[in-house]
Amino acid sequence: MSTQAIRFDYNNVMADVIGEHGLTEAEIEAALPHAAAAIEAVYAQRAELGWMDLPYQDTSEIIAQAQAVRARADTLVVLGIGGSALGPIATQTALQHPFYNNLPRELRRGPTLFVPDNVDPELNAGLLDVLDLERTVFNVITKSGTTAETMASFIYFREALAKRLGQDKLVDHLVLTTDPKKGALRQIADREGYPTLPIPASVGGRFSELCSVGLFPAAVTGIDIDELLAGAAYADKRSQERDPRKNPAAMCALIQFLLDKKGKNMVVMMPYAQRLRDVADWFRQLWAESLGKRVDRAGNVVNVGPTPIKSLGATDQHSQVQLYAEGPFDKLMHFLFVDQFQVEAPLTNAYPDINELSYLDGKSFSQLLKAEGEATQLAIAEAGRPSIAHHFPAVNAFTLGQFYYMLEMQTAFAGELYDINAFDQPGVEAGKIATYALMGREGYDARRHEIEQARGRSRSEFVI
Ligand SMILES: O=P(O)(O)OC[C@H]1O[C@H](O)[C@H](O)[C@@H](O)[C@@H]1O
Repeated sequence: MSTQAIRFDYNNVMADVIGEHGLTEAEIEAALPHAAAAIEAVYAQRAELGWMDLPYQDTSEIIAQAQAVRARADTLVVLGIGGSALGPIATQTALQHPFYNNLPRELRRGPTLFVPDNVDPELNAGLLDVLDLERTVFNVITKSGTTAETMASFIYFREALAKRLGQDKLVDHLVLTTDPKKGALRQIADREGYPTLPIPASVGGRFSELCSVGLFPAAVTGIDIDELLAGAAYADKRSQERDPRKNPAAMCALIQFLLDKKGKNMVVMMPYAQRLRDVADWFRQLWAESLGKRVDRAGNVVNVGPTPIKSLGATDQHSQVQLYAEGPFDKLMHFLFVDQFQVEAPLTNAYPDINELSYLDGKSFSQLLKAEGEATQLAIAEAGRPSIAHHFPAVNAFTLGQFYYMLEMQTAFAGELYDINAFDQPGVEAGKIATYALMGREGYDARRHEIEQARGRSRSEFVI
């Protein structure tokens, strides 16, 4: 066992600790064969699941391109959405200074990083206001190479670059990360000669953080990407254990599956560390798109899927915890705890004469945050609500890579337990098609007509 291993404990899901809303030892025991079968089923598909091999990739091309960008840019802007933005954001938040972009250059490990992650006009026009385009590189990331939001962003910023610097300079300011063969962005890259990085064909968007999608922006900003992969490789080894009791990802998947069957169909991820805030956001996509499905593998309508919710300790103690402690018994919580923060931030003995404050004397932010996390988990357990605790020895590239991979494996195992395809997302297509119709894309006229007619029938609205 590595000293960098994340420890997860599920004491507080057990019925003998939290009462009737927990799981009994017998319930877990009875489900172990199902979990063992899920493990086998995932490994039987390993050849098609390219993300499972990412810990072992050769990173030299990514590092070489990152070095080249570091030499010519003060700012990197990532243009992507969904799986092409959430991972880069989560890694940056986890591993960099909390005010990274505001640090003086000599204290930063690399260029500043912006990931606008939306097509809001004010956001993107506003970003242009603060960029020095001469010293900015845009990394356009899209697996499909056609996503409307990303391609619109590419067109917008490419035009700004061309106007400001001239067409012939574009190749120095764009790096395109996309499918090696398919998609509009690949076609553009080939035609206009931009540097590119491949997203392997067998790596889907929400499982792409550990390929060029997440590794390139991380390497540009000075993160040790080989260490991220070393952590993921460690989690891979742990996930290969065929006995579910020895396999953290499988056990975690099983507990969530069993609790879902008992009505705990919401999963709250609540890190007690600012660094892990956006990991909860990344996890939301992973869990939601993978497990939220209409049909099972045999085509039966099942409409399954636990709802992932992101939360943050201690911040959301003052906004959400009332609901988690006393609302419906429909949630399982994941607490993410950190043993060792990079700084402690001590408090002085400022008001020894004021009774209500003297308990803070000589303590630190780190002590307060840890105490609040432990206290919240305890209070939630005493209110009869299940929770899992994930203890990070520290937040670093190794533990982050380990956690990403563990959650990906957990998701794959859960897909088998639910007997659904965890790797497609047919439910987002309808919205895309309607967007194309509304935007006047060729071939979508009939759909546009239907939408316009439906608008005409709208009755349930009024002006406040
Ligand atoms: O990387 P892209 O192909 O641009 O995809 C971006 C996102 O698009 C869709 O919304 C999919 O449901 C997501 O899984 C994906 O991450």
